[in-house]
Amino acid sequence: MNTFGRAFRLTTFGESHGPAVGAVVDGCPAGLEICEGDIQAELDRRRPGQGAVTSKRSEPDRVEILSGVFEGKTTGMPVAMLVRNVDVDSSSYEPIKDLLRPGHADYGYLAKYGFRDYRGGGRSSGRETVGRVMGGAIAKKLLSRAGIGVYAHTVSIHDVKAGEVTLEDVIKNPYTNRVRCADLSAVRAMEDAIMRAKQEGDSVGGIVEVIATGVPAGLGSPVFGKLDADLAGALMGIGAVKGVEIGLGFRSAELRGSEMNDEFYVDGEVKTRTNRAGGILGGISTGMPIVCRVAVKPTPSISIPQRTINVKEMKDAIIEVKGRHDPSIVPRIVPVVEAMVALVLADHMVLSGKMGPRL
Ligand SMILES: Cc1cc2nc3c(=O)[nH]c(=O)nc-3n(C[C@H](O)[C@H](O)[C@H](O)COP(=O)(O)O)c2cc1C
Ligand SMILES: C=C(O[C@@H]1CC(C(=O)O)=C[C@@H](OP(=O)(O)O)[C@H]1O)C(=O)O
Repeated sequence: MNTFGRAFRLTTFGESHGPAVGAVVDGCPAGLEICEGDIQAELDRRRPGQGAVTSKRSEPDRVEILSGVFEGKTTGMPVAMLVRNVDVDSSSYEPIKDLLRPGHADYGYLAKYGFRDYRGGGRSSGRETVGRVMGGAIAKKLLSRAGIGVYAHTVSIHDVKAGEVTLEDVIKNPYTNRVRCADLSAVRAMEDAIMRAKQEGDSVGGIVEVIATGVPAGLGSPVFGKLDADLAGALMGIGAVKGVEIGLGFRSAELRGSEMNDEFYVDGEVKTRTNRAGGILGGISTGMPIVCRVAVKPTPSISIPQRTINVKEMKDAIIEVKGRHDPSIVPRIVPVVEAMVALVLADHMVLSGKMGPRL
């Protein structure tokens, strides 16, 4: 499946080592002011080649809007966006084209399709997230019209944990450092953890949290199409995400009901005194901030020798993955996590009729 969403739909296309990657957004209401600069700002947060903690591949990721925008506003027609790949180098993939990279998508693709684009992982490359971020940029702009904001930040990298941060810290600080951590005192230790792994030819993972503010109560469905189920699917659908929790998530299993339930009160509107549920009950938003966390695994492509197989000769082999890889996917994934949450919320806003065919 290359299409996501039911009412606000995103289709992405393109391979990491092909000529371009792109996206088509269908179902965006007409009249939304949007320009290439809005999309570029989000792409600039995602692109590789920004310092030692990310892949050295140097992509400017310049967006061209091809359709669906006229005189600075969406027309209600499909918005097609293109980014050309300019720093493609497949040389490090040639020697391993018949070897399966442990932890990457190589074997799954081969088992399903019978052959695969071995150059940079093709569609399984993290580069595919360019399309998600372009779609997410439009979703974010649409949501801002309804007073909804989406903010992600790094909670931990490997064994280095950020301290407690406030929502204001997250809104203010997430992009002032390369690891995108709102606890600025933890940034150096997080970068060091990534650099230590990189120097040893290894990689590290971590946890990213995303918060959506201003989401009205009543988004989502009670049985199928639950908002929490859609968010979990969207976040789990990002490469390298191995766990998703909403509110206290897995930590809720250790609590009693009295420790988990959020008590209600009235403050002009219905609110809860705590937000352990993460802003969703019964599949429907409560009006409290929506809070999700994702567990990001360590980057699979590492240069430490590993045992694998040569699928052409069907015999054992040793692989050392060279090339330009992220020593940690965590700093790269923060804008992608925001994009996926924005896409789900925009989809539900349009689905629920809170946003019509025109603004
Ligand atoms: C933004 C982003 C950047 C990534 N960078 C790399 C990378 O440099 N090298 C790598 O091996 N995997 C990288 N990945 C992870 C792989 O794409 C992913 O692990 C692979 O597709 C297998 O999917 P799975 O881990 O979800 O099973 C990245 C993922 C994302 C989302
Ligand atoms: C190019 C990007 O990230 C890439 C994600 C990736 C992977 O295997 O997922 C492998 C590396 O690239 P290549 O395909 O050239 O080996 C990363 O640089 C990007 O995010 O724009």
